[in-house]
Amino acid sequence: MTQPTPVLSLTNIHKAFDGVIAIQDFSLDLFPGEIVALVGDNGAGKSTLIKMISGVYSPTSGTVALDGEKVSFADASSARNRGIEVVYQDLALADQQPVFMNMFLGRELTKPPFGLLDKERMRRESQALVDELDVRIPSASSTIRDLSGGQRQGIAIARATHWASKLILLDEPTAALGVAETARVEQLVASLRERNLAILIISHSLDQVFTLSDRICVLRRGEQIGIRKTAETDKNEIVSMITGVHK
Ligand SMILES: Nc1ncnc2c1ncn2[C@@H]1O[C@H](COP(=O)(O)OP(=O)(O)OP(=O)(O)O)[C@@H](O)[C@H]1O
Repeated sequence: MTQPTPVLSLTNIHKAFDGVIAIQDFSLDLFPGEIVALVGDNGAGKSTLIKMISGVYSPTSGTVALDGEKVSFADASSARNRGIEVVYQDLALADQQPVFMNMFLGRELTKPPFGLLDKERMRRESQALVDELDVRIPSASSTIRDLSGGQRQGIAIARATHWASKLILLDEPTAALGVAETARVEQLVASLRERNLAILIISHSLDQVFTLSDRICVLRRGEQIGIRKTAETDKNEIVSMITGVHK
């Protein structure tokens, strides 16, 4: 069977901050429709890696390719324009605004001839999206501050899904959520596979990693320890890879 072209290829990526190595010699291919978990202890380099993929940092050396074409993002909006969306822990939602304005934050729809906001269309499209993804909120007109943590996370992921054509990066998407809300968000993330997006998820929860991912990539102090197919490994092996301690 021939492999499809990876959506994203990272090859021999290095990143140093003032001579301090944060990531060394990291390589990973991400394919459409798969969920890859990035795991490692605090300071392992996970956030640095996400920031290099999303255009916040440039690698010190190494290449980033999208659909086989080498790219170099000047900033986060250049990465967004190429179909890469990030959902950060702090969600970056405007609390006082309705869901539909958040869905289009910074990319608002306007209507001719005066370029006024097309609130009705944004509301309609947002409602269709939350319905389709089964994000359970009262309505697309609800104000963000009136929603629960899980509902907000659902909105942040729905927004990323709306705009991402290739890749969604999720940084600890359930860190602040309770058990039931976590399960709901995990269902939502799992459903994104069907949209043929590639998903890279940072999570400290190995339960979550084993529930959601197809492959697991382990980092330790900036070094890529290995990549495993989730179905072919277990928690003991992953913990050993994370800590460097073999039982
Ligand atoms: N802007 C920066 N300037 C200098 N050093 C940095 C910077 N960002 C990260 N580092 C260093 O790079 C290394 C990796 O940090 P990073 O935040 O990527 O790890 P992480 O795996 O995301 O950790 P955590 O799970 O705690 O968020 C650390 O040693 C950190 O101190």
